[in-house]
Amino acid sequence: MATVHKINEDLVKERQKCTFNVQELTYLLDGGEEVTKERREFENILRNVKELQDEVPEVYLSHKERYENAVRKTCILQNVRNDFEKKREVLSPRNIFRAGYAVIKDVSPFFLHNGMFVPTIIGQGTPEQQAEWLPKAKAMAIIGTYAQTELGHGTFIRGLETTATYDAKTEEFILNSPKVTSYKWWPGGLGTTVNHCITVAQLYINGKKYGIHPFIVQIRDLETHKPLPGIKVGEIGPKMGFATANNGFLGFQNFRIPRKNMLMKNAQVLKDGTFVKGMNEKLTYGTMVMVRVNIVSDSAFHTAMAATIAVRYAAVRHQSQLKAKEPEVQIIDYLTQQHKLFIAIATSHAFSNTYTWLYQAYLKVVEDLGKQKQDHLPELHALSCCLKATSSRDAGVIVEQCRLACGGHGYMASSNLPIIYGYTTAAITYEGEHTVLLLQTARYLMKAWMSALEGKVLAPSVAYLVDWLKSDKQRWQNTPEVIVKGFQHVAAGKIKDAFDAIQKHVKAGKDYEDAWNLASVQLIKASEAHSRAILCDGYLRETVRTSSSVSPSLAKVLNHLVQLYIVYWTLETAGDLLVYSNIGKDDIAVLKEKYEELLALIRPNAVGLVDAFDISDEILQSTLGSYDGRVYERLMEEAMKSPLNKEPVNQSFHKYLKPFIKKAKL
Ligand SMILES: CCCCC/C=C/C(=O)SCCNC(=O)CCNC(=O)[C@H](O)C(C)(C)COP(=O)(O)OP(=O)(O)OC[C@H]1O[C@@H](n2cnc3c(N)ncnc32)[C@H](O)[C@@H]1OP(=O)(O)O
Ligand SMILES: Cc1cc2nc3c(=O)[nH]c(=O)nc-3n(C[C@H](O)[C@H](O)[C@H](O)COP(=O)(O)OP(=O)(O)OC[C@H]3O[C@@H](n4cnc5c(N)ncnc54)[C@H](O)[C@@H]3O)c2cc1C
Repeated sequence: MATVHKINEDLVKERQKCTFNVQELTYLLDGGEEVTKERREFENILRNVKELQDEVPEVYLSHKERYENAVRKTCILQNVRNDFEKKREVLSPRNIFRAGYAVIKDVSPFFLHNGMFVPTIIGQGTPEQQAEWLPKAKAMAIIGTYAQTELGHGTFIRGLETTATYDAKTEEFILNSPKVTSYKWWPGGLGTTVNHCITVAQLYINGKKYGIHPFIVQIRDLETHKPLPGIKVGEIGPKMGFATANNGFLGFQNFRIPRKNMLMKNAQVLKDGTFVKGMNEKLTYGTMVMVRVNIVSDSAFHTAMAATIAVRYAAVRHQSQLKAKEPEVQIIDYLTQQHKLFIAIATSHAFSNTYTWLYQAYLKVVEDLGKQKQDHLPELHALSCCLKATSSRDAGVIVEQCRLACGGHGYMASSNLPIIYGYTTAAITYEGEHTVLLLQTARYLMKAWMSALEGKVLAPSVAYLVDWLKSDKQRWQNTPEVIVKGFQHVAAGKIKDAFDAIQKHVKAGKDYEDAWNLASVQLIKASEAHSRAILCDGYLRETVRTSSSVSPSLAKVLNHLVQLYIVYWTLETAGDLLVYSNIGKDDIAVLKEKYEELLALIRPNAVGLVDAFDISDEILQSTLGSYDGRVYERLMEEAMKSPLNKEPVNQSFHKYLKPFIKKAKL
């Protein structure tokens, strides 16, 4: 029988202080009581699968063993999920994402199958193509990934070099990787796991290039798993994180696939080689838009994980005295610690709220596209780019801040913070590199600014530019609503400055592209300011909306958090607000005090707030962040699992140290 341990006394006291119903907040964050129940039920089933328990912690396994263990456990997870979904409802993607952590400490080698392979068949395939591949892919009779990036090109996808040349005689495409730089490089699961992939390649018909398109390609034999003739495939080797994601490379040599394997929901190639253009060639990039939206939700979860670990640890950890003769203080009582940690909680809420409305906007665009309407696509692209960029970057900064807030113990692999960081920092690059995505949004902002100057009606997310042009600089007040307006004024001011900078360079005789490059630091700053205004505005709106449907005690805490987020960013960007809004020095002094007040108001609820994220110990996998707070005992227990502690004297002593010491003796 498993031993039941006492909960750390500090955590018991913290939980008694909490002023709101933790369960109510969990339901709210999950999107309803039913979702929470479903999630807990599934996590509970996983908890009791003996084969999912690791005898040796993953960190002590070799690269190869770690991968093999990850495949073993992912297969079990998939089977458990299938059984669950046969009896109950289909699990929500967010609940599956969370549960994955209970099984694999790092990234699953099947990550790209569910994350991009299946969605691309749905988003880019015709009904016939979906009928052919979706059932097999969903049942995992075929396992796939998304192979777009090459050694030579990741960002500039129009520059991809893999070719798909149509042969009308045989009604096939011939895939080739002409140079080493044409090799696909990075796709998750490609290394040794998948047997299929979506390959993005340059289409050629009768010697003419038709741009990049997605193709379904079987790369391994379904029985032997050996690469098919004409395929060169393998794993790219260890990285900073993503240890079990099995990222791979792939090259083609005259590899033939049938015509029906080009995903043809948008553009088509007819039997005789006629190319039929789609409604908009950028629809080929559709899966990336969906994943960018989802990254906002991933960022919310990673921030919640780090906050849970660091807040619980800060409640348990005592270090130094505030006053002589008094006991050492819980480190959570240092204001600087609260400054590091409470923003982590608020940021997770900000991202969850943002994801809620952004996902709805995404669904609306998908619905419209089905009716051949694409009016809202540019706005969605601009929003998904800057919000992916900002949420992943903020999450990276916050996870690292939480790690540092745990002092030396945060550096232990067993705290799980290094692995969470490895994940979050990868998201800053994948699915569109940070700067590149900010510049995509900037492109949209420049057009929006021009439209605003021309007096046109703007899309909702940039409508604030019109207000700003009308000189709608209302008198400053230190209220969340007016501060959000202030952020919009900063964004509008920076957008105008970047626009003017481009114009200045053009007037001085530069090409528009060179002028763009010369103004690009200002452009990314404008894009960042726009993201912050969107995040603060959306978070505030969603909080006001939900506050009316929750208990007054919870509404109060949610209000403290959103205010903290807004005031934190006001103080972080005070210089910009002083330049571009009506805020005064005195207001900043008032807001500094307000910020300290908010930290004090949140302090009694800090542990309750992270408990409400409801991240089980099995998912958190952290010696510092477990629910019972047995930090020191767990650190010691984990240390004892080191293979170096399994024998009193390691053989290296006899082999190397002993002769070395003998020789060194005076
Ligand atoms: C489950 C999670 C797994 C995570 C693991 C990771 C997976 C991956 O990383 S998969 C690979 C992801 N790769 C990328 O994200 C590549 C990033 N690059 C791009 O997306 C594009 O190259 C680009 C957008 C940076 C540029 O594309 P390009 O074709 O060169 O476009 P232009 O610059 O000429 O024109 C831009 C024009 O097109 C509009 N646009 C661009 N993308 C989209 C889109 N997705 N949807 C709608 N519209 C789009 C853009 O707004 C411009 O419009 P105009 O200003 O009106 O010209
Ligand atoms: C962990 C991980 C998993 C991945 N998984 C997949 C996957 O499953 N499938 C897949 O296809 N790909 C995958 N990728 C690849 C990923 O999508 C690319 O690495 C990413 O899009 C960035 O492209 P790049 O590597 O070519 O960077 P580069 O574009 O070479 O970036 C290098 C630098 O150049 C700058 N730069 C580039 N272009 C511009 C510009 N126009 N203006 C200003 N600055 C610019 C960037 O800002 C950056 O500072 C993965 C990557 C990682 C790290």
